[in-house]
Amino acid sequence: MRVTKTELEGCFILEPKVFEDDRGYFMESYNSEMFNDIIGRKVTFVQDNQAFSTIGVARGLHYQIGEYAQAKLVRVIQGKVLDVAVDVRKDSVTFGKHIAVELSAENKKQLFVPRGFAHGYVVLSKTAEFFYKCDNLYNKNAEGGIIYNDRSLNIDWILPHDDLIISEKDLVLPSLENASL
Ligand SMILES: Cc1cn([C@H]2C[C@H](O)[C@@H](COP(=O)(O)OP(=O)(O)O[C@H]3O[C@H](C)C(=O)[C@H](O)[C@H]3O)O2)c(=O)[nH]c1=O
Repeated sequence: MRVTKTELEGCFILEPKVFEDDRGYFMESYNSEMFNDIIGRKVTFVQDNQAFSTIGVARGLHYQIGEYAQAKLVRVIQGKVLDVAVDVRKDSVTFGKHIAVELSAENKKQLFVPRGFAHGYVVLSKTAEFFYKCDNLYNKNAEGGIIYNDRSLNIDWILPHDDLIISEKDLVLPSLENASL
């Protein structure tokens, strides 16, 4: 497993060891002992999510508030996305900063997004299957979000703005300044 620390405390890029042979490949996409060693604490994932999207779909930026906050281990099973994690931990020295990383079936990269981050992604391939583990259950009443084109975040979503496909719900999300964190 190759581990890359990012400039956002607790947010890591993981690249599992891939065993290739003439049949194809095998990898352990998640191993709790190895993962907890990397993160430096016990993380218990309780919910797996999977989403299919077509090119240009941008989901996010989402988080769950307070005790319902979710850490996420995200990866792409088919296609390619630009994945974005924004530090919205009020006491963080990198508050409002983000990282953006290309996750794809090809590069098999994973991103660990800690609790206290807003998360989103845009699909860069014709289609993409997005899979992620969460360490807290979904709670509709605890959903929070930040508008994808918040000027203070200045996220480059790669695709032209007019090519983005965004849900009605996400189009009315608040700016970071006005978000309930
Ligand atoms: C997230 C979630 C949603 N739902 C239901 C609620 C809606 O009826 C439907 C679609 O939900 P939504 O439009 O919020 O799905 P996304 O836009 O992909 O939301 C996700 O987008 C970004 C990228 C994230 O990181 C979050 O995990 C999550 O907010 O699934 C559930 O039943 N359970 C869940 O855990």
